[in-house]
Amino acid sequence: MDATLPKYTDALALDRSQNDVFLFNSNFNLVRTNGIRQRITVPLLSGAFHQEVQTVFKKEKIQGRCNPILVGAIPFDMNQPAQLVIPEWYERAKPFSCTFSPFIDKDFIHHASQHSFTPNYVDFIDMIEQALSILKNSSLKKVVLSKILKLTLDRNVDIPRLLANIMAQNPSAYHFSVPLENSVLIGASPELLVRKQGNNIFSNPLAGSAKRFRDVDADREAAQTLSNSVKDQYEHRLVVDAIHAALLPLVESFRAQEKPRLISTPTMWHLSTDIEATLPTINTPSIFDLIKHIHPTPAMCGTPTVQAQHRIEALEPHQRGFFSGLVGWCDAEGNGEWAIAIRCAEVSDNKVTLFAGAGIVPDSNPESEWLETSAKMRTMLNAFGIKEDVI
Ligand SMILES: C=C(O[C@@H]1C=C(C(=O)O)C=C[C@H]1O)C(=O)O
Repeated sequence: MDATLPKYTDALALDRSQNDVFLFNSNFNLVRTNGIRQRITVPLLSGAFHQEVQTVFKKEKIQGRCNPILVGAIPFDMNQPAQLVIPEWYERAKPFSCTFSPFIDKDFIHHASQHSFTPNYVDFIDMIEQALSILKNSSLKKVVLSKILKLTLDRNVDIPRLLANIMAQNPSAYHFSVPLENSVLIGASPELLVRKQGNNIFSNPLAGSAKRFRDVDADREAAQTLSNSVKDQYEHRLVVDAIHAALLPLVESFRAQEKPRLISTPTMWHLSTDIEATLPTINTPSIFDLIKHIHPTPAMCGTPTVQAQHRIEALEPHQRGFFSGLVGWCDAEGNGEWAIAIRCAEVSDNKVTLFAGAGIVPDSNPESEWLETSAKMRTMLNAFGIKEDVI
């Protein structure tokens, strides 16, 4: 076992008897919390949400907490209940800086005794073919479709150790571990929906992907092909344009790179755009107002949004729940950071569910989308130490 492992396991092991430890670690912030003082489960799109948030923050302030925070997860469908809490205890600190290490915990290797995809391969291909026919015959431009993988592991998962491996393998990701009702949502997302610091906001949408290779030349070629791919550039453009359109009524200024840049995770290449915007100083929208305007972007849903949402409901055989929703935190001053819940797993004892989606546009190929979604699951499979040939 590597010497850095205990440092990372400490990130979560505040008190192992508690199963409500929350962690969010980015390149900018580390937020850890423990315990639950109050819960907010009102859906974001409910008319009561804003009032509920104001009420809990006010209550906290009356009890002497000058800048309380709210942490948790928001589902893909913002009409569904959120899982937000005002914690008993919290710490905001400098981020944990992690150094890349492929697998730091040799004793952590898990074996999957059972696994099943929903939809399975045949149904997935059929789902994408149906989407391609809809794209041809309607005004839908893009729809993001996903699959889930359910695993039964040979033993219960030690969450702090899993997190330690996630951090070591994906040093520059948004690391998170969020307690849900009967499980933990844990992962290493590469994608930021929004960070708000005072009047400045940042977003970093990704769309357009290619699997990485161990062989350096093959890896470089995959990156080059992605960069030159008209299909992927189009898929990406739809996301940036949608965020621009959604933010325009709320912001004073908006800046986005003209062309996307290539970024890599240890398993994937992506097209990425950095977006910065400035909010007005009077009637400044809250971070939840921003989320309600931007989420779900066409990176998780499609274009036009509502049409894509309906297609996802009709075509996907599974419920997404918190997958492709948001994880993060915000404070009573309106600052906060929310990453997209991808490259993650829901873990309950030895039961694990993984999720991966891919943007479908008219030039998509069903087989390639199956391979791309499988490659995206590698982030979490690697964190469990599950070998290449298992799935
Ligand atoms: C939906 C996922 O990834 C999203 C879809 C991408 C794409 O279609 O190219 C790329 C990055 C993410 O925005 C996922 O990882 O599950």
